[in-house]
Amino acid sequence: MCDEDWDNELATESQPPFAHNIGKMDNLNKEPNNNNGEILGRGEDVNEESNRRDHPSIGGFGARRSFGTMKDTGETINKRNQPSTHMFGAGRTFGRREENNEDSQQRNSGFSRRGGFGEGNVENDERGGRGGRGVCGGFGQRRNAENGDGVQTFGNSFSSRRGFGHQTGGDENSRGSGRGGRGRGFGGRGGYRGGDDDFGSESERARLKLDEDKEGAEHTGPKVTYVPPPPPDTEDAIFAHYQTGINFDKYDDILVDVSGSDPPPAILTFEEAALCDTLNRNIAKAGYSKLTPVQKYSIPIILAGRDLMACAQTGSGKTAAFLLPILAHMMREGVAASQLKSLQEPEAIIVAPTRELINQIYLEARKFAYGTCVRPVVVYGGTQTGHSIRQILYGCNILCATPGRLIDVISRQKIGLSKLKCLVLDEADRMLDMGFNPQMLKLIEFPDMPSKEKRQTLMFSATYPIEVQKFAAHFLKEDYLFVVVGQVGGACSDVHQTVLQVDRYDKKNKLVEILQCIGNERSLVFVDTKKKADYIATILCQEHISTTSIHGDREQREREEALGDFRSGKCHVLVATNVAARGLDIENVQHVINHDLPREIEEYVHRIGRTGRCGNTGKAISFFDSNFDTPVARSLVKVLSDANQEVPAWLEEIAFSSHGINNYRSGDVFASTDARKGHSGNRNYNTEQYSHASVDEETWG
Ligand SMILES: Nc1ncnc2c1ncn2[C@@H]1O[C@H](COP(=O)(O)OP(=O)(O)OP(=O)(O)O)[C@@H](O)[C@H]1O
Repeated sequence: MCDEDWDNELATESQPPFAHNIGKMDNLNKEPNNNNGEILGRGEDVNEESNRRDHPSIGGFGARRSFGTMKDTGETINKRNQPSTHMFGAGRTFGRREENNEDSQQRNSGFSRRGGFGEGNVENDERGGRGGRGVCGGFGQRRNAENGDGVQTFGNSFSSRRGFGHQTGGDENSRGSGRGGRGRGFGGRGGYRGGDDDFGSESERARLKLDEDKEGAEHTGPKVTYVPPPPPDTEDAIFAHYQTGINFDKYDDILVDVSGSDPPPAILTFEEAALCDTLNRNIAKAGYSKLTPVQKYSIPIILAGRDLMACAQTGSGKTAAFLLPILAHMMREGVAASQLKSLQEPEAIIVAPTRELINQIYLEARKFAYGTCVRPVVVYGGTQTGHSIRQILYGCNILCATPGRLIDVISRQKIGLSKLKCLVLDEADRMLDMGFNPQMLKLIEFPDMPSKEKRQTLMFSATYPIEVQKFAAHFLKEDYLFVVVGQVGGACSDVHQTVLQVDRYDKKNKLVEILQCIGNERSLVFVDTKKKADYIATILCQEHISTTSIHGDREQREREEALGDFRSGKCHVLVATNVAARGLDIENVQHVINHDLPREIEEYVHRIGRTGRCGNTGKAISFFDSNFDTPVARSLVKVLSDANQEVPAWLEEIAFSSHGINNYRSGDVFASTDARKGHSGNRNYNTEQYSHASVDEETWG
């Protein structure tokens, strides 16, 4: 399985020979930061004001000049005001755009007014996909940079893998097909010029810029230019949260197993963790009053400096279980406050498999670090490398990254590992499966990466196939602790699961029927391929169900807009591939529908875990086509029955027929506990033997 982050990050982010243009733009992009770089000792309670300064990404991306402003015209489709729904009709991409209304100006404040949409009428543009549908993400024809006039000139179309007529989002550069003048390369989107007078000498800035130029010139290939908008930085936005559900207290009834030698005792309350005042305040503002089981056990283990592999059901608070003790350590030991340096040396690195997930983790880190001098930074694929580098160079105590971008910034010597104390693998089984293990191995083999004996390594997931557990030994100290809340790989018991036998040709109608019946409740529909995601989204839009889609062939801007529209309720249906299966914490997702079942039962567990989170209830409906899904039948029966769900007789029959049994991947899903206890035998494990891999069509990142 190839990793999309890698595809995009390492193949498409390198810069073309005309990188001097990029340098010019980058020169506009310096961030303000008033921090003078002093060390603030024991990291306690720096006031809010300075915290904001230390977080340029919190609303702080420069002094907000706009370049290449787009004019408003009657023909404009203002994407900012449009949910990323799938549009129909002529398949025309609309060009010029001006965001005159307050809302859109607000959203763009301090950020690019995005030029460069051009006026490409895709009907006349060879780069369009198959004729006439004008469908969102339509049918996946790639735009080809070579065909675009204006594109080569400015070097900025870059394999936008989009069908035509897609009305969602839009890469300012790749979309602006014909009229280079408006999108005018990088200037067209400009607008990050920071008021950088406050810190960093002219020569230091010049040196950093030269660094970027040089690095750019050393890489060839198309370049990703998307710069994600900074997240809202009001206290309300930072601490926005949803309510725990009626079953939150029932978490306490779940059995917890801790294996490994000499584990510290669990804590029962936040007070017992003896966190500093700022952290306690942030925890309260986040609406946390009670620990979840994974937090009760993991926090003291991490505070004691032990390595940990933790397994707990989806939506049960694993993110805070590692973030809080990491921050507590930093506050106790003191961290270096943000300082402009071309090489930053974070104390903690968190990796996660998808861009949206790592961004979410970053927002959680930002929330808990609020009011401290700890500066979390996020970098991920599909965004401009220069932007990632700038985020880093203004200070980085906790780096949240997707694997590809992480390796990239380390290789570019923007991130040094010598001060690294803690490495976290979220969705650890995914991070260690065949798709990512080369990158993870590369990460731990960087010369300045502290050995596993010298760093703390933490792994979190809801699923841990036994093979993955064994592979994890490469990363963990021998005496690591393994915490299992409930059963390894178990589905969240707050999700009501239904499996329907549906032939592939009937799936479409059944889906429409169900969604029409559901009405406006927020629903996540999983399909097995990227093209199908767009196809199904189109069908649903035709049925007047407001739908958007997320998958690996969409540009990052589109992915983020789709997610934003789903979160905000502009679209109440999101059609997704496995790229949205893990980790995403979206309020009030009431239904998950598996239009296509995944090949691996772990992905099923993660997918349905997008609903029923944090003690809330949810529903999952899965279409089972016996021509395709028989291999997963037995695992499915096991997951259903372990979660006390009804198992249809027909499914049981299929599962225990010879076909079902033959395809059952025994032993790797339902480890009831620690692989060190001898489950599936005690075979020695090495990388060559390792074969657990995702086989879904979607690539990651
Ligand atoms: N102690 C707590 N009290 C209240 N809410 C909490 C608590 N811990 C976590 N939450 C909230 O519960 C939700 C789910 O948490 P989180 O995303 O960390 O779950 P997870 O276990 O990592 O899920 P997944 O396996 O899907 O990644 C989040 O909105 C989070 O803010």
